[in-house]
Amino acid sequence: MASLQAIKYSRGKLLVLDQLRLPHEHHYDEVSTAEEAFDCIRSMRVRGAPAIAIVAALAHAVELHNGGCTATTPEDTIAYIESRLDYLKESRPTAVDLSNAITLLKRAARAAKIEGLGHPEAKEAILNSYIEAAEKILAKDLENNTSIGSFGAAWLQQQYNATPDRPLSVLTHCNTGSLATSGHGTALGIIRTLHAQKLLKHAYCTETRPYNQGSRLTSFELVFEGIPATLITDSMAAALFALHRERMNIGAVIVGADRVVRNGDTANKIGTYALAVLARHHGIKFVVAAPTTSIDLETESGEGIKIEERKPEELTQISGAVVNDDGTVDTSRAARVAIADQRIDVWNPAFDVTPHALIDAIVTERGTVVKRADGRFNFSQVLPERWRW
Ligand SMILES: CSC[C@H]1O[C@H](OP(=O)(O)O)[C@H](O)[C@@H]1O
Repeated sequence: MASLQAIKYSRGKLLVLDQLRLPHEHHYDEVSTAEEAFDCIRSMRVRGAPAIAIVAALAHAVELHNGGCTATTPEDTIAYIESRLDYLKESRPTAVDLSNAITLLKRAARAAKIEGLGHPEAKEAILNSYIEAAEKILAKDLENNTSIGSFGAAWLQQQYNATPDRPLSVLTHCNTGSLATSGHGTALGIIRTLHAQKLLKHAYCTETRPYNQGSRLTSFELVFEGIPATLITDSMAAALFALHRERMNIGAVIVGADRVVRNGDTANKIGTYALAVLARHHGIKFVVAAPTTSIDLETESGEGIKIEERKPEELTQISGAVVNDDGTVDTSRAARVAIADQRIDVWNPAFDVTPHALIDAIVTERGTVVKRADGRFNFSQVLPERWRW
């Protein structure tokens, strides 16, 4: 049964949809330890900045709930939790949601109400404080996404005076929907909300080479939701804007974010920067959708963002369901094929950085941020001092 739920959780059990098998196969992996979570994230069976943070947080919660911590003293219990979180932080370095969640979870473990360090219930109090904080991350993410959807749709409606009689078309990159979050999505969440409000004419999604989050995941989500959509290759965006901007009323490129830094520079899936340049050239708004968990105020500009590089095989090989001679797809059979000379050198950065100058708006769950007169973003309205990580 097809599902858009990337993560299924109940206390003591975590199931994660294996996105490497999508869209043809729906298989959930049980993830119960930090090691299993690390591999699930590193291999991109689960991906998407918020989903990565949620799986890491909850896998360790399951581990703790099921007796994985053998420490006895409060100090050793906290040390164990912190060591596992530091290990998980290394699974993927660019998206900041994971490190922000780890900061929050460490704080929760240390803030456990301990009557006395020698109190027999001290360890239990620490474990419960961690588990409750991890569960809140899951619950808050869905709330964030529906709020981002509302703010983003309202901003675009206002920018273009969009109505059901004059709806907007938008283009999105990568996958930022239910398969990258706990549900609804960020950039794709805005598209869902525009569609629900009858303000969406058409959605275009890019293939998003080399991992194909767009063709494998976003296409699946858009078809699943019955949203009018067209898949294009990354290289077709320029021609789409040049030839169909007016006719399709393409008003915005809406993308997600892995890390928005203090000046608004944004790291996102490779190919995002090119779309920002094209959008600016064609007078199309470029909108980043990101929960405040994806904002990193410690880093001043995009130059400070570590860009993950991944293995060559993700570009020189591809997997999919077998297509029979009659053209039907046999979803029970998968195959992996080489699509390049395996001896060629490959450069495979998973992300690029879009300068804030090319970004028209950054939509968060606490409101839409636009640049001030000095051309800089200021996030204090959505991330006041007291809410900083
Ligand atoms: C709301 S997902 C944000 C972000 O994460 C994706 O990267 P990946 O698929 O490599 O985890 C993509 O960059 C999305 O825009």
